[in-house]
Amino acid sequence: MGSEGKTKLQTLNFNQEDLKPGSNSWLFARSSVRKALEEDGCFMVLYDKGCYELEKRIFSSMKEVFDLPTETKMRNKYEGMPLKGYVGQNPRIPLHESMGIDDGTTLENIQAFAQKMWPNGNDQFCENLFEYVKIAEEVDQIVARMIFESYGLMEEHCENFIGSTSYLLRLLAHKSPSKEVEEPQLGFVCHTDKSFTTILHQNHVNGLMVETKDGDWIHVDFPSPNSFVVMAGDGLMAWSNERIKSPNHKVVMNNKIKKKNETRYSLGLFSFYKGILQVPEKLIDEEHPLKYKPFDHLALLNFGYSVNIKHYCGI
Ligand SMILES: O=C(O)CCC(=O)C(=O)O
Ligand SMILES: [Fe+2]
Repeated sequence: MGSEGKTKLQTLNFNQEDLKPGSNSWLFARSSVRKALEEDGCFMVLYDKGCYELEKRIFSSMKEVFDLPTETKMRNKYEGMPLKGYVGQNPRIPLHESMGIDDGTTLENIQAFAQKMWPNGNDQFCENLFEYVKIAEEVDQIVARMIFESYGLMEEHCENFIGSTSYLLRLLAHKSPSKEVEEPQLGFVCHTDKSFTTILHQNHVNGLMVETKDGDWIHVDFPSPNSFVVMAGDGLMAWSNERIKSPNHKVVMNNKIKKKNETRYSLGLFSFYKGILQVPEKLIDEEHPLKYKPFDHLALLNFGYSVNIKHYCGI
């Protein structure tokens, strides 16, 4: 802690038109990705692809779905996938609501979700969500390629990884505390993600806080509609043999600053490797002795937030 502690996430720019593998801007961004992940486990990325134009549509769709009656939202059931079911009306985190879409980067699964919410479907919702999720998936895959390359891993290794990735899309809403409440209120409990990486995006209402290695808490400000947070999950922490740590984070809603009753809508795209993840040989050396046994990444989801990945597959 202390005055010299970090107050901002590192911001990287993926907007250059020439961000093609092998170009100078790619190599520069690649080393920045590795550095930011090793230092903070998290960074902000600016990625232009259509987001300005999409922004209004995506968050009007988010409002539309969360404005549905609770019974309707509860039709999105857990079905064995812990991040999928509807969460809401929980007295411990009364401001929080969320629901997930398994394999949420496919139009088919987005449509199946919409069918549950609106029996006659909702084409506009599906179009907006699908357009958004493809952009987030692109960001995730650029990051994955950069991580693999920056550790000197062969392209086949990375392509195999990306080909076996499954994405869980989670839609979240955090209400603002009522006007009488002066103190900031917990929107979502402190945790680390179980994913390999998570891509987060939100509307203009801030609330995300990320803990640094020094124990400082950063209030994350998403500066523009084209900003995304990239966060390392426990899967990446174990796979990288702890070169990268998954940071603690939480959502805290505060009325004091804006005094407006605005809901914070956010979208989390969580990547999971469908299979056994193991630390690549290249990432094991004297300085970094093997810390994790090979593990079934998706099965990690069956453990609650209270279970540390070390208990699951730590050595
Ligand atoms: O709403 C957010 O920005 C963060 C949500 C989150 O941390 C999660 O769903 O794991
Ligand atoms: Fe999270």
